[in-house]
Amino acid sequence: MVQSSILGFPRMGVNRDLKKATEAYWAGKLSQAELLSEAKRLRLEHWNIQKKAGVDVIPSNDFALYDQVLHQIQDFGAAPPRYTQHGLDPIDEYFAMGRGHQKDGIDVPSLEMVKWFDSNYHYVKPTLQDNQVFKLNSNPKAVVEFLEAKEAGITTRPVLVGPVSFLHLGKADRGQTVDPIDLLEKLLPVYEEYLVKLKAAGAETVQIDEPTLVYDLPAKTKAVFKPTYEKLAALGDKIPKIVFATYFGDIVHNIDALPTNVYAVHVDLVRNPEQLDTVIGALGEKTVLSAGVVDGRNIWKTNLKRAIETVETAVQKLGKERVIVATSSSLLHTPHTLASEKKLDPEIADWFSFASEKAVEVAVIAKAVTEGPSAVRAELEANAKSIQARASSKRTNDPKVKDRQSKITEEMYNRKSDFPIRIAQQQKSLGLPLFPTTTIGSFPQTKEIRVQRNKFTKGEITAEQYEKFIEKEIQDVVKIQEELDLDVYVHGEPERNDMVQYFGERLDGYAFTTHAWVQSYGSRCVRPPIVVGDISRPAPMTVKESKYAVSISKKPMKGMLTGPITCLRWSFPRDDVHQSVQAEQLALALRDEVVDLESAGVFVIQVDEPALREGLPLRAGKEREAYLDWAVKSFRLSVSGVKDSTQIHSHFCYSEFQDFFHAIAALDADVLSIENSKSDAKLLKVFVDEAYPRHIGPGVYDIHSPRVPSEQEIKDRIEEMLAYLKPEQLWIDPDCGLKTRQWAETKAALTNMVNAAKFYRQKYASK
Ligand SMILES: CN1c2c(nc(N)[nH]c2=O)NC[C@@H]1CNc1ccc(C(=O)N[C@@H](CCC(=O)N[C@@H](CCC(=O)N[C@@H](CCC(=O)O)C(=O)O)C(=O)O)C(=O)O)cc1
Ligand SMILES: N[C@@H](CCS)C(=O)O
Ligand SMILES: [Zn+2]
Repeated sequence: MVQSSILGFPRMGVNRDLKKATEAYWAGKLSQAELLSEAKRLRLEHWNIQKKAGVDVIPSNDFALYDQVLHQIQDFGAAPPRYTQHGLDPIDEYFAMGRGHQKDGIDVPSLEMVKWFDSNYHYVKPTLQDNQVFKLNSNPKAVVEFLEAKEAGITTRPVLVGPVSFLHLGKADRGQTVDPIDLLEKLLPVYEEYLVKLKAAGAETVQIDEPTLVYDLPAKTKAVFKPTYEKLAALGDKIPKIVFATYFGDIVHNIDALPTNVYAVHVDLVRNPEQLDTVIGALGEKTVLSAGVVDGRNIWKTNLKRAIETVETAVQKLGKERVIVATSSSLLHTPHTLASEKKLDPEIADWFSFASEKAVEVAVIAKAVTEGPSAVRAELEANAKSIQARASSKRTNDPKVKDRQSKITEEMYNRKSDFPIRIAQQQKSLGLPLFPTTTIGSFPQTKEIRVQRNKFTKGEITAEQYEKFIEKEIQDVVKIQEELDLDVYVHGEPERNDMVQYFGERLDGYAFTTHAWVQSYGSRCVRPPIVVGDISRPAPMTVKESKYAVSISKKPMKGMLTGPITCLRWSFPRDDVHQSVQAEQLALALRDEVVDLESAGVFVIQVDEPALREGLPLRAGKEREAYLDWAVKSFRLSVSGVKDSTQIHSHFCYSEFQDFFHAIAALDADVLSIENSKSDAKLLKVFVDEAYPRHIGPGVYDIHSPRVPSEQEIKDRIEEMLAYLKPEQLWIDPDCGLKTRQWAETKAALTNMVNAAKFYRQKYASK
């Protein structure tokens, strides 16, 4: 029989219950016991959804209170000493690593958090010491959760991030020099002990995620896969059978590193169906293939006929007992259930499948292959009808958009003059001081803002009342920026629910949801809008608020837009049209918005592109260059309609540009604001090496944590930056928007930031 399986399920719950519980715990409104009991309730609910859907292999330990990698850091005794030295309760120590801790005389920032491969999910980076010691927690999480499921009558397959990926995705702590992969010898005994415990608890199989195998790996890292899994295999029946899982790419280039002595190998056949033959050819004699045919990264209904054909190809070669039907990756990246969407147009809703519906899909595919299509005839017929309806729908096609795309000219990609001419004009008209201070756009999205927006959405207040409320919010943030003495103001983005969803809701060609939340990091979620057809802008989207903000400000006010690549990457894109086409449509819509902002008197405009890097194909080569080509062109198309004197900013929440610096330079933005508060200032060296002439604001403090940085800390950071950047190039700003922060900490942090900037302004003025 062909089994069905899921690699991981979203953990927030149908109503973002986990978010609510963790935030209440942090606010002291929920006890730890209540938090843990809510987490347990959610796990049980999610296992039951999968069981009811008919899934044979259900994962456990895919749940996390904040992040699954962070749980493993703690389970392996790999929390850096600055967290363990305070004797915090384990759960609080865990959250301290995730989000920092500034309470009861303890002041420790969070660990670095970065994107999980090319997704919009963030994981906490294992941060390792030269003399790192690993020690397994006496009650490791995967064992606890396996037993919890067992007690509820559900046999699960625990999930662990594998040893090679855990180390490869980690880094040496500040001041340490260890290459994480060199710690493998020390780490492996902990995995062995963990697996023995899982087997003792009754786990027959375990899913070990080694997604780093899809990357281009250093030879040293690639070489350790086989010996690592040989060592584990040598434990024989003492440990569960290993499902070695890869996803988000193909493993053909690393096929010689694929272990042959594991029970099963999982591959992503949604992204890379062409790898099937090579992978089958490289499997061990008895190894099972876990065929990832249901997309874990998007929300389109699976084409069941096509998925069944793929699985049958594998069955023909391996036999039914050696094939498992699976999701391509964890379903963490998809919303909980389509059933919550009461407002979607039924025609469009019929094209979608969220996590709970995907659970049914894997079960149906497995049944079709095991028992033959007639066993699921009704499901297959309904599916074929939906797929056909979407393919032939008029709603996906807009000739006016296509016509405009065909008329794009070369000059539409270029600003009128080069940077030296532009910056001279901008300096003249904006009159900014040395080390200008600014923020990245959003100010705290307070409970009051969310409540008012919710009332407006439900029709409990009128558009006029909501508009007045937003104007008052803008007035308040302008006043606060005056008091803080910032140099370039922002309007604070109070009218926006999210920097992508807000635009999706205002563009034709998009559908948007009411409950389709996806975890982004920790307790934070996003509701990606869905690109269903050709995109265009029916009306200005941000001009009213920016124009109002300009009218009440004595200093330059930045207009704030989300760039075409970020709009695309943080939406669920279409899968029937190349992403470059969708990005170009977005760029044209944004181009009109940029020009309209300028006409409304907004002469500093920031077009955020934080997702540019995340969209990079995971491996270097032709595909990456092709992506960068259309991504850069989309950005340039969106901003190049303005005069030289209008200053274009862009923002990225990271600072690792080494592998695609040419693209960052090619954006030709006048000012870049980037993350640099948690990464090493050495990363700025690339701007020196490449003689980058334009302006840069490397974020001087971390906005993901409620912790307030001291003035001295910020000065130290600026000093480090000045080793790489010229004073006349340097802007002073936080490393991202402030929407997740409270006002008290925001004002305190910005006061320290402005003072630090003034210190350097004075110092350099006298030079
Ligand atoms: C910059 N980042 C972003 C990413 N992706 C995006 N799509 N957007 C981003 O900003 N990726 C990388 C990073 C990740 N960072 C973040 C930062 C912050 C959040 C966040 O704050 N998310 C919010 C939800 C935002 C939102 O859509 N809010 C809506 C709905 C608010 C709500 O919950 N309303 C209540 C009713 C009101 C009440 O009583 O409180 C309800 O619906 O029940 C809005 O403001 O209208 C979060 O809370 O998680 C995400 C990623
Ligand atoms: N302008 C946005 C950028 C976040 S990446 C903000 O400030 O929230
Ligand atoms: Zn950002």
